[in-house]
Amino acid sequence: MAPHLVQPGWRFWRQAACTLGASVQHRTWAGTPRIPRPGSLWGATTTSPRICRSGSSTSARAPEVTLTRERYPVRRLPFSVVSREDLEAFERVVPGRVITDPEVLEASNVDWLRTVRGSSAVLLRPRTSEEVAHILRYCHERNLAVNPQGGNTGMVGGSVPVFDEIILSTALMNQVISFHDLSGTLVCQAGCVLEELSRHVEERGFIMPLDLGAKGSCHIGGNVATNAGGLRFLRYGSLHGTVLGLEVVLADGTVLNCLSAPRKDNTGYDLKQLFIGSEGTLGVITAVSILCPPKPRAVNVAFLESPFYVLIETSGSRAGHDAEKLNDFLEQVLRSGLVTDGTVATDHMKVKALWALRERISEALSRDGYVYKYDLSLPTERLYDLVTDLRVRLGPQAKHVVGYGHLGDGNLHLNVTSEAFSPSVLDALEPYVYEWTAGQRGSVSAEHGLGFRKRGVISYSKPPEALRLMRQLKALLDPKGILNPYKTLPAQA
Ligand SMILES: O=C(O)CC[C@@H](O)C(=O)O
Ligand SMILES: [Zn+2]
Repeated sequence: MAPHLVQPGWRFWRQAACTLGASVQHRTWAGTPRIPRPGSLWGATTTSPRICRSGSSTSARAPEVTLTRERYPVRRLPFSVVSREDLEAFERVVPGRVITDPEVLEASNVDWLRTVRGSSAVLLRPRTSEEVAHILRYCHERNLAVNPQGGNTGMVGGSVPVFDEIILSTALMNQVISFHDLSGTLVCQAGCVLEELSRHVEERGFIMPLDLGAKGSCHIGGNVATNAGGLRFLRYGSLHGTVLGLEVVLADGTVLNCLSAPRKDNTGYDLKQLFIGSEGTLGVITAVSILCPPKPRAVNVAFLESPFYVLIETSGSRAGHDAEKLNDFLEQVLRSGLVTDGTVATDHMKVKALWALRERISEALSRDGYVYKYDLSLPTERLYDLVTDLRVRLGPQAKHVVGYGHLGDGNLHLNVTSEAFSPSVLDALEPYVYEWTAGQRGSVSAEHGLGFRKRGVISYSKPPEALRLMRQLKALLDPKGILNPYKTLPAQA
């Protein structure tokens, strides 16, 4: 039964918390959001979604994913093709960790959304940055293209090959190097899974500065390489602020060790920033030093209802004080009529259950068939206009047009679903969505990066001068273009 508020008061809201899950699944988010408060905003689909785990999916019943080179107009660049001698050379560098088994490779060639598919014939699993350096030095000399891969949970086809690039997996680079329990500085290898790092630092009284729905699979190196935003962005800021140092292996095998970074370091250009968000096109991140905030002693999650659903998390150090402030806010929004119903949770399991509903929207939508995904920064007051506009524009062509995201960050996740990929739905969406966003001076990729699928739209958000400088940087750091080719920057004519 859905919780109903007959009178304001957070005690009542707390009691209602456990009934919430059932109450949200059959509502549609519609109208303009009216609560410009910190937190994450989301809309439920009109169907009851079944949930699967994130990460690579290789369901036996799932239809074959079309090869990227067949679906998209993309030409293979003149890289060498992996030979028997190359495999033997790799075997000497990472013995027993050169994978050529087609079944194992299948999961690494396809993105978890099952929208793009490469045809790599080899996957390498180094354990150390020295091994990565050896591999890259060799590939650089041989002109072999390399696709760095973390947890393969990206949204824009950046983590899988387009053609036959060698997949360089960070899966075995999963060691915590150190944790300083006074400063909260964590140093770890790039392949550590975010959820495991969270557990590690929480046991020591800290939390990771980022949290994502894909935390059970994504690697910290991939998070940094894509400058992942996620659910704590509003509170703790971007990885450009929380990453203190990086170790990166450059395309020619040079190891750039900028890992041991003190909190303040103003010596020259801040090189690590170049690699944060570069999607593996400028270097392979092999280790990360990151600042973890102290674990908050009091966490409250409020979930307010209809016609929009808003999840607000507060975290602080004094439970009584925080509850009082939240209660004041809730009374105010109820009195003003902005909010009609809701619930508050403080219990850890209930907090987790509420967040799980928000975190799993993406996976739930993928059950519809094909999902056209847009990750837009827009002025908060216009955040939902595009959703209502597209419902009219697409009509019955779309199964669902859903808007959710991170309201406090001005970040809309616009997801349009159809039974299967349809060029006519795509034509109705693009370039319309990008032009609309550029018209608002927004960003066509707020937090997911450009990868393969969005690289052609960078110009909607960046001027030609910026793009030229990016190309120059790429040429400087990776003159042969072997690192994650066909990603981030548009193809050159
Ligand atoms: O699937 C999406 O479009 C968004 C995924 C993720 O960034 C989220 O906020 O849930
Ligand atoms: Zn998001």
